[in-house]
Amino acid sequence: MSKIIRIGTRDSELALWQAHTVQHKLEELGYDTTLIPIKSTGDQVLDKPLYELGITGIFTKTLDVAMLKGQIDIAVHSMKDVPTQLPKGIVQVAVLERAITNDILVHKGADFLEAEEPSTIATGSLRRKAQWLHKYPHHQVVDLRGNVNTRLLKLIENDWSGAIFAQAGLQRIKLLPKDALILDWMVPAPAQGAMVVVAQQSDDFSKEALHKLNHSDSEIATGIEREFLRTLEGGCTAPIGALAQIKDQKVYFEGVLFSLDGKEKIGVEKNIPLSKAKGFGQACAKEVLEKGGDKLMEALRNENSAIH
Ligand SMILES: NCc1[nH]cc(CCC(=O)O)c1CC(=O)O
Repeated sequence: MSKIIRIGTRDSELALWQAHTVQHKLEELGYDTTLIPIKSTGDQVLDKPLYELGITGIFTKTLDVAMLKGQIDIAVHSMKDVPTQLPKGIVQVAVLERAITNDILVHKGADFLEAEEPSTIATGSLRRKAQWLHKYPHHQVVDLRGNVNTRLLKLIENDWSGAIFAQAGLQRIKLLPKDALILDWMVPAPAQGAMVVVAQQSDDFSKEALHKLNHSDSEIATGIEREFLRTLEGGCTAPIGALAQIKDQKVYFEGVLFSLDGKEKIGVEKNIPLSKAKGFGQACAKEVLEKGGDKLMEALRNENSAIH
């Protein structure tokens, strides 16, 4: 019996590139597929309130709803945008081999980094803002929202010195400027640079197809980072960075938690044999909580509820 796998995706250039990549891989394996781009705005009516289903991620919600309504079979996401708790009935099936994980600065001349005068950097990410201010306390960070293309345009239109992006995202849509500066000191978002494919728990056909796309080391590394995030109860907008790297049967982990102004930093750096990786993300998070991270998280939750 042949069945067409309907691949749901957001309709930004980056999301479409990612969905096409999954589509090609499935077609190479002999599966028939079709791409269903879905606008991530607009209200969708369900018989149950969204919070009852555990749907929270602003980027992933629309696709979750489409899947639960039976309009798509699988969905492709940037893994860092996916809440650590998936909605009921939806499961993670494949993590593709991860791309480069780091953040980069797109700038208009990097001399300002050495200068003592204040400069302005743009980012919509609290994690990037806190880490930037930690390193450059005399700079100012302004908010920047929108998809990658929109953010690059806004950088050109404004007199900011630079804006921060995930290198993987810019590379995928071939918009990475040659002179962009790699921020090797900045700890990336949990699962940055990784793509994940989800399906319905009950959909054995799609799950079997997707299992073949899973890259084990990438699944383990992103799993540790997301477990670290989940244990801190950080959600996708907290100033939390985490990176697990697997080399020679060992996992090297770095996790950080910052205050919003970047002044406070609580970090952990550890390694462990790959065979003992289970529970490692949680153990690292507990260490951060014990070092004062619990108080910092509480302060963040209070500040955040004041903002929203
Ligand atoms: N939050 C938006 C987002 N989600 C995934 C990526 C890039 C690709 C990736 O990190 O996997 C981006 C853009 C960015 O952070 O600059």
